[in-house]
Formats: sequence, C-alpha cells, structure tokens
Amino acid sequence: MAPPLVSYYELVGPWNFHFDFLAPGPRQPRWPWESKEDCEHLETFEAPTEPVSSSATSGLLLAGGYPEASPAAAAGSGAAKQDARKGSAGLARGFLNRTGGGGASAAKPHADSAEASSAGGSKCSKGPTATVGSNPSTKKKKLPSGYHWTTPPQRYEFTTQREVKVEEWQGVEQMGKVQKRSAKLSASCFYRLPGLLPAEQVESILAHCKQSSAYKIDDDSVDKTPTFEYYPFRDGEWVDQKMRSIMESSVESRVLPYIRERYDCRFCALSDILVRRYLPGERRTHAVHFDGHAFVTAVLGLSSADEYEGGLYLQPEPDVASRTFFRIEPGDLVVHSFDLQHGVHVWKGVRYSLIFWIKDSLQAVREHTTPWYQRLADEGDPDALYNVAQNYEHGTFGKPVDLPKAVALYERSAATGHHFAQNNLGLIYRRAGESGGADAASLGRLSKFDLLQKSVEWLKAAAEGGFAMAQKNLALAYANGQGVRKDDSQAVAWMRRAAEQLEVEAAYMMGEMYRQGRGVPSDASEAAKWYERSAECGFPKAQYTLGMLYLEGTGLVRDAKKAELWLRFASRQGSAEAKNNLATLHAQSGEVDQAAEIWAELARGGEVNAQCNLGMCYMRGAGRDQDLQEASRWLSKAAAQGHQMASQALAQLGV
Ligand SMILES: O=C(O)CCC(=O)C(=O)O
Ligand SMILES: [Fe+2]
Repeated sequence: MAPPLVSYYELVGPWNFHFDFLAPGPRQPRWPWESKEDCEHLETFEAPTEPVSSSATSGLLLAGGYPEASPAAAAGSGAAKQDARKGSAGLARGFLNRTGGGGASAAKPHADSAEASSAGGSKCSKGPTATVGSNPSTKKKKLPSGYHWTTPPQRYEFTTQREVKVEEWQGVEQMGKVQKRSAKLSASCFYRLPGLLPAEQVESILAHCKQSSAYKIDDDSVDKTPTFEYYPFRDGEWVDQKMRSIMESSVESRVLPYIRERYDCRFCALSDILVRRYLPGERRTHAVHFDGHAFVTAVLGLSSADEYEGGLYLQPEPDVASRTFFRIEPGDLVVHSFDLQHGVHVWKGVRYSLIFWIKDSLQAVREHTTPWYQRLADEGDPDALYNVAQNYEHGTFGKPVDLPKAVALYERSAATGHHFAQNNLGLIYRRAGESGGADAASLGRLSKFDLLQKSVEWLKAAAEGGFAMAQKNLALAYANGQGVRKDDSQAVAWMRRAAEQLEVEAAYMMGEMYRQGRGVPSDASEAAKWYERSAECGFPKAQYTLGMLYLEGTGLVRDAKKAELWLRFASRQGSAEAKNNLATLHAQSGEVDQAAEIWAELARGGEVNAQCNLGMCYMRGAGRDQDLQEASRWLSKAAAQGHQMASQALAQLGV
C-alpha cells in the first residue's frame, strides 16, 4: 500500500545511500562551501527569463495632486484632520512639515488608533478612484500548463502620484489600491515613495546586511523551512547598534512621520525591523499572506531592482493570476496596511529587503497586542475577523487559546468568501477529526466523520475559489482519505492546480506523485521537472531529492556537479539526509576523515544512516581508529531503528 502523503516535515527521505554502496571514485576537487560559482551555476538553470523593463515609473503617472483632491486638502491640515476624524481615508490631505511625529496630545492611544484603522484599512476606498488601467486583468482565463512557471512576472504600475513633504524631505508619493475581494465595498491602499532614504545610507545598510551573520535558519512557522531573516530592531528596541547608527535618523525623521501622517495615527510606533535575504539555494519565496501582527508594513528596497526578477508582490485575488510585482529601487519605501494580501517570489538573482512592522501605539508594541482589529472585527471586516480568529486559535497577541471562539470568527469571515479563513477552518476540523479529544469536544461533539466532512467542505470552498494552499490541503485529503473517499487521481488533479500556481510544497508533492506513480503513471522526468521547480524556490526536501536524481541520472541527465550543488544547498538548510549523503561523496573522493566528522555529528543527533556509516568507519578503521566496541555501539543504534545494513554489519561483527 502506498504510504500516506503528508506535509514536508513529516516525510522520511526516499533514499539514503551509504559509504559502502559507492564504488570508490577518482578523487575530485571539492567545491568550496560558499562559492560565487554556486550562484553562477544556478543562474544557468531553466528559469523564467525575459527581463523586466527597467523604467521605474510609467508614463501614466499623473503629476500633481490626486485627481479627486477634496476641498479639505486645499483648505489645509486643519480641515483635513477633521475630515480624518470622521473616519475618512484622509487621502486628500496635504502633508505637514512637522517636527517629531507624535505630538503630545492627550488623545487616548487606542481611541486614536481606532480612527487610524479606518484610514489604514477598510475605508480607504473613500480616496481617489483612479483605476489601475495598465495593470493586468484579474478575469479568469484558462492558461496552459506551466504558464506561471515560465512566464515573466508582471509588474504593478502605479497610476497616481502627488508631491509630498515629510519634515525636510520632499518627493512624490505614488498610490495604488485594490478592491478587497471579500468586503465588496472597500479597498486596500498602498503607497510607494521613491528615494525616501538617501542612496549612501541605503548602500551602508546593504553592506551591513550582506556581511551580517545574524540570519536565523530556524524554521518558519508556516512552511517549516529556514527563514533567513534577522532583526536589527525587535519589540520596540534596537538590537543592532551598528544598524541603529546608520539609519535611526531616517526612521525618526522620514519613515515614522510619513506613516503617522498617512494613516492618521499619531501614536503609531515601530514594533520590529527585520532584514530578509533571498539568495540562490535559499528560500526564494514567502507564500501569499497578510501581515497579521502589523497595523502597517513598510518595505525598504535595498537591492537594485535590476539585480533580481520578481520580489514583493500583491495578490488581490486567491489566484496567482492576479499577482503583480512592485518595482522597488534602493531607498524606495513601499507601504501597505494589514489587509493587503501579498508575498515574495524572487525568480532570479539576489535580493535583500528591510521590513518595518508598525503598530498603532507603543502600548500595543509593549503588550504584543493587535488592538486595531477589534473594532473592525466587530464591524464585520473579513480580514479583521480572520486575524482575531487566528489569535484565538493560537493564543497569540494577547488572546487566550479559545478554539470555539476562533471557529465562530473564522466562520463569519469565511461566509464572506475569505479564502484564508475557509482554509484554516478546513485544517481545524481536520485536526479535530483526526485527533479527537478536547479539540473535537469543544467543537460540539461532532463525530469524526462529520468533522472531516466539514473540513473538506471548507477546503473545497477555498480551493474552488482558486486558493493554492487550500488546493494542496484538499489534495492531501484525497490522497489520505480524510473526509472524502481516498482518490489518487483527484489528489493529483488538485495538487497540480496548486503546483501550477507556484505553490512550492505542492510542486515538491507533484514530484513525489510522479515518482511514486500515485494518481498518474510513474514518470521520472516529469517528477524531476517538478522537484527542480520546487528546489529552485529553495524548498530543502526538493533540493535534496533533486541532488539524488542528478547523482543517479534518474529522469534527467546524470551530473555529479549539479548533484553536489543541490545536496549542498539542502544541507546548508539543515537537511540531515543531504548532509549524510554529501559526507558520503566526500568519503568517495577520499576525504574519509571529514566524512566521519559529519557522520559523527549527525549520528549524535539520531540520524540513522549516519549512525550506520559511523559504525562502519569504526569497524573498518576508516576516518576513525578501528574500535569494534564503538562500531557495535553505533551500528546497534541504527539497527534498533530498523536499519538493515546496520543489522548485517552487526552480524558480521558477531553481535
Ligand atoms: O521581503 C519582503 O519584501 C517582504 C516580506 C514579507 O512580506 C514579510 O516579511 O512579511
Ligand atoms: Fe508580509
């Protein structure tokens, strides 16, 4: 019987080979651990090409004020402020040349932030209505297979701009907006300020980011792959004093005053600054999401936009076809509110970005809360409902874990068509159905059958709406028979829909399905194609598997160099299987001592193949002094985990 198809981090690697299984090969020069060659080599791989045009702004930009500038704007800030207090978006206001962002008004922070919520979120449709004429239509059309993987990403074109002054800085603010799908009457607005930070300052920031060794490689909470992020400013405090010395002045005199003004949020406070890097071999994507913890997000461009393709995108619809990329030059600031669905996909090249997460008050920063959602949720805003529900599901941002409450809020949001809420409901019901116990009981004593059926209903709603993550989860339901009759051909059909939409784990799963012949005739070269797509986006499991395919020449032309490259990428991201096999390659090329070192470390961490290999080293006296007692100790550990070769070796030792 085929093994269950489960998410990446639960999977056991399909292959591991051993020191003994390899014929000793000629000694080969070992690649340096981190060479430039890696990147160049990777760049030669198939990737969507067609360079994006380099013009930073389109001819469609309107000079001067927004087309619908209201009398309040003309009348100056006083009238505009009043307008803002009534809950208007405040888009038509002139900017004040103020010193210090906040002012010492006696207004209560959270009362102020409630106004700001309207401005930043659901009511910005009261602003200018200039249409985004040059941007792609979101009308659904049938696209050929592989379309999104082989077609250059489209760029978002800002079509309105106006001159602004933020303290000493004078420049333009460009504005865009998208209709919020599940709240028909409102829009989410976003802005770009070209050159807000001076070029020399940005160069220093980038140089500092490039040499930093503070990037975390622990796993992302969503996709379980290494984050490659680092925080120079965390929970309201500077952590990296060097970064502080470079950019604090601009944060205080440009970024924060702009945001406070734009969002009518005089107490807006910086919660975190983080740096993300997107390098070949590492994570190239952040799946589509909302920044649930931030009232406002600002992204500062660090890398030249000609050095990479893709980058930060917005995606107003569940479907990838509605995705367009922002062109962000070094020093440009792109600002959006919590209700903008967005993500990152870097197709080629190298990108660094610096992200500001801003809350609506210092109190919210200190208390780790997200108060701006509450009023909006009470008003029925689907994004706010979804976010508050998440907090009750996970017990985050000041809310206790309360599953029934989370479900009730998700259901209100899902009823409006919110695809994230629908997907999360599908997963909650699935978990409750599978685990039973307290979670199931708290959801109304439904039977396992009913819970799993509800799960599939919600997943289907989101999947049919075009949401890739839900399509993948529905595919897994069909593959494993959770709430539906087990059906591999349905599983592969839904997985394919997700994978066609650049969903990185789904692309890996398609590789698995073609390799195992599940729902499709087994096809090694189709499998390799999907693994490769996923690997190029940085998915470690796919990188490992692709390395192995190159080594064996399965489904693609055998290529030892590419094999080692992909194993190394996977290994750098923490894949124990890749480390084990990379060590085997070293052993094969005569570097047995180094191999034994790696195996020893992995073996101590419990990696079964490495335990076997280390045992063999002690048994043979290769890479370690011969020590039959140690050999038997490590081989026994591997054998106890069911490792056949280790059992055979033990038999040879007479144990
Ligand atoms: O790297 C970027 O430009 C933005 C990443 C992002 O969306 C996030 O960290 O939430
Ligand atoms: Fe984000």
